[in-house]
Amino acid sequence: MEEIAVTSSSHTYKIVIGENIRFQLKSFLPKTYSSILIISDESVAPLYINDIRSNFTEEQVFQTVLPSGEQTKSMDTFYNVHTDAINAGLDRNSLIIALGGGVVGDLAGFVAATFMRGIDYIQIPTTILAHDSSVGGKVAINHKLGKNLIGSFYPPRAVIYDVETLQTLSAREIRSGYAELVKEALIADQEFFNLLLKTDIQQVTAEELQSHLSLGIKIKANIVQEDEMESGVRMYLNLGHTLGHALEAELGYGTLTHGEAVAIGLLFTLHVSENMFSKQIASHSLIQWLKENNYPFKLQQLDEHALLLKMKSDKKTVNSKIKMVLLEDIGSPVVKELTDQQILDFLHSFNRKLVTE
Ligand SMILES: NC(=O)c1ccc[n+]([C@@H]2O[C@H](COP(=O)([O-])OP(=O)(O)OC[C@H]3O[C@@H](n4cnc5c(N)ncnc54)[C@H](O)[C@@H]3O)[C@@H](O)[C@H]2O)c1
Ligand SMILES: O=C(O)C(=O)C[C@@H](O)[C@H](O)[C@H](O)COP(=O)(O)O
Ligand SMILES: [Zn+2]
Repeated sequence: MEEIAVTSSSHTYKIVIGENIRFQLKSFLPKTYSSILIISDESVAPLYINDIRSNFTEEQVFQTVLPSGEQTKSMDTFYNVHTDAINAGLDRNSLIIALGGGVVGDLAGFVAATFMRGIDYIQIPTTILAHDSSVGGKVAINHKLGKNLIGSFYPPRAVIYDVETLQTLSAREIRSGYAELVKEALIADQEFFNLLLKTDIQQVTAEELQSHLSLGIKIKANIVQEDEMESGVRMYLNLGHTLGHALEAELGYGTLTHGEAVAIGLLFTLHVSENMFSKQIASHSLIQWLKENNYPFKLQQLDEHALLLKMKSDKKTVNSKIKMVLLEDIGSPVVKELTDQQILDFLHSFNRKLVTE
């Protein structure tokens, strides 16, 4: 079992990574609670919700099980979960437990941030991707016009990552989660990037996976501790997301998984960076790896102007000027403002490059 502490502006919380720790939840909670609401989804609940409930024999425990998938991060679901919390009689001393991937984590965290102006919640991530979403306190729902446009910074009281739950993930979700690990490696750690590029992610052992997750989480935790509210270095965690989020919104939420969209966004970032800084960084090796691991990476027939418009709803945009996180090299991210024409030109040349791959 490994523990990593993260200090936020309101409190310090632990990320605990290990096998079977979903059965020891009480030992990781900061206090006792008057009641508990577990929020999960239709794929995760049948697998793990009873394990979570078995930790609480004395408390009143309620549960809300949501449809699986990105469309659940909506205003309607957010409102309905608040209704469930009110009907269950939750009070300011209640706890919300987010049991699931990033969708459940982001939504449940935002409910916790807003219910009675904020109550405690913990994250129990069950996807590889959620090593990222469960840490750092970004909680949100989507708007049709853009990803995560309605949300808050609201750190959890604990993150309990039982890696045993990852054994039931599909090949697609393994792929999706590894995209954010590649992102963290590109931001901060050449050696980690090299290691990932040697990895066949569908054959990874439990030990290797846990070690990759631990490396990724440490990169994320260090950044969010330094810049919780994203006024500086936290923007680096958005590598690949300016295009990634635009693709998710433009194609319709859930068409690509978040990680699939980020993977394309990372390739685009490398394409722009290599052109702007006139050097090879890693686009060739990344494209090979994405192919070997069956990532979808063609932009299809997407309208470049429509993508540009969606890219403008990125939270890094100020005065309608798009800012992208680029790489001067692996481990050396920078934030650069690009003109609309530059974005259109890069989208066009990127599209042409992908067609020949
Ligand atoms: N807050 C942040 O900092 C942050 C960071 C990264 C991503 N995100 C958000 O996270 C979301 C994506 O998260 P995700 O990829 O975990 O998606 P997800 O929550 O939709 O989970 C993916 C799929 O796997 C299923 N699933 C989850 N755990 C499972 C398990 N153990 N076994 C079998 N099936 C399981 C889910 O039901 C779902 O169908 C996006 O909305 C993204 O914007 C947020
Ligand atoms: O934690 C962060 O900061 C990130 O940017 C992590 C991203 O992987 C994540 O997808 C996040 O939700 C994106 O944030 P947003 O502010 O662009 O919505
Ligand atoms: Zn992301």
